[in-house]
Amino acid sequence: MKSEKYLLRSIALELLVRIGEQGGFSHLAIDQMMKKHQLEKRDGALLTEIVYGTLQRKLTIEYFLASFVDKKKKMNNWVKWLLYLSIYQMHYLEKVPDHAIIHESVEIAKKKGHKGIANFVNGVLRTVQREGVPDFSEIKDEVHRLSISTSHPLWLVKRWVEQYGYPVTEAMCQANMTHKQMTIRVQPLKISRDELISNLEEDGFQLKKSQISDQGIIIEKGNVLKHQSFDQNLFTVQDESSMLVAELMDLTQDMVILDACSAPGGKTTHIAEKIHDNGQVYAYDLHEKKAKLVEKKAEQLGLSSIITDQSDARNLHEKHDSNTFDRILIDAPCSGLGVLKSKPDIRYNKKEDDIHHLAKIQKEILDKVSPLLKNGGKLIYSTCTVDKEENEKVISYFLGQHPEFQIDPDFFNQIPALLQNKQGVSECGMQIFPQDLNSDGFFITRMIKVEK
Ligand SMILES: C[S@@+](CC[C@H](N)C(=O)[O-])C[C@H]1O[C@@H](n2cnc3c(N)ncnc32)[C@H](O)[C@@H]1O
Repeated sequence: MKSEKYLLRSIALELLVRIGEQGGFSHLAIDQMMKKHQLEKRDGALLTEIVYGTLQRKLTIEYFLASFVDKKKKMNNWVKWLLYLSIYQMHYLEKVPDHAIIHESVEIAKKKGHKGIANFVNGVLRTVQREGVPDFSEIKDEVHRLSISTSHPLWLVKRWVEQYGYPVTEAMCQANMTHKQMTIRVQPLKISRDELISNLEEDGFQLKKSQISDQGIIIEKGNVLKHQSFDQNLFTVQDESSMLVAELMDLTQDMVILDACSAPGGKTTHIAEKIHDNGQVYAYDLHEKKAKLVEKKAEQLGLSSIITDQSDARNLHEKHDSNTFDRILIDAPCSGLGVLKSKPDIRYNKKEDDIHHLAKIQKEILDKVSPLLKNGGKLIYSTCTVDKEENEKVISYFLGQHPEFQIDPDFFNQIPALLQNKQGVSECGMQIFPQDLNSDGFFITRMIKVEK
């Protein structure tokens, strides 16, 4: 009879092969698999750990494996992933003894393949067990070593070192290998932060107030998604860096605001909360389905100032006149290199060409949307990526093309104290690195339109 752990590893393998081919690591995919196979909660935690950890450390494990398997050896994709997930558990997880991992991996290989594959898997894993994995000090070049030891592609590490220098890059790569803290944003029109904190504390949660947003709460212990306040939509889950965007929009009630790339609506709803639901927030997204997500989120949080529709941001001049909005947010489509803690597979799927392509779209969106801002109005540009081509260079380009805009000098005074002296602050705005707050990497800037 097969053990529960055998089933768990088979499911982990199925997920890894799928994510390896198609990308898109998500807790949702793991939850669906858990439901399908009726797994218990503690098995779900181990499943997540194996899938997430193996993906996160893929390049490191590939490097380990290269010492034990001839480069020319042809392997089925699933055999490769089976070896990766086994080595991940043997090297990084202490809970399960090596012999049990090897035994079950060999069983899976037998069932999915044949005896020859099972013998091969057995041979490789027993050698790993006997000899241990190679040391990173064998890699002489420090950039290459950082790439392998923290499982980031070499092109990306080289690019970051060129842009930000080695120490910042090293801290960023290390930070990307840590677990992200969970943060939530209170819906202040329904409950105050203090009241929600005291309710949660009474139920055994450990929490801290965010210093980034007065609506933010850092969850140190406990699963808030299982708490009744989540079902009551008293809060929404949001990263602290992401919360900072609306915080830095200099919002007041009765404003007319455009959120040009809004789905799934984290920032749109935050904006509506900050203006006390008094005013109008026009929220668009390129994809109809995604625009509907914003509508749903607004409904859940009980916010009526949000008007959603589908549109390419570059065509919004067909729907709105020039000089219409007090504030415009462009939370641009980007390479997502700031969110590697929660989406470990992004780093392997993104290419440098994607960055060039995205920077072109970001510039087009800024060019086309900016005339819709009123004189004296403020234009906020943000991305969840760490790359100068999509951030500082996009802004320099835009300011060069649009002399009627300048960086809002007040922006820098409003940056929270925690981030004031960080390396990412430049004349173009603020790059938050993932190591700065234990949050996502983000770029945020604010420009003001002055009459010329
Ligand atoms: C970074 S996400 C926005 C996240 C959102 N602001 C939030 O806080 O939940 C970028 C969004 O831009 C949308 N998008 C991509 N290209 C677009 C375009 N040309 N016009 C409008 N939206 C676009 C994507 O579908 C995606 O939902």
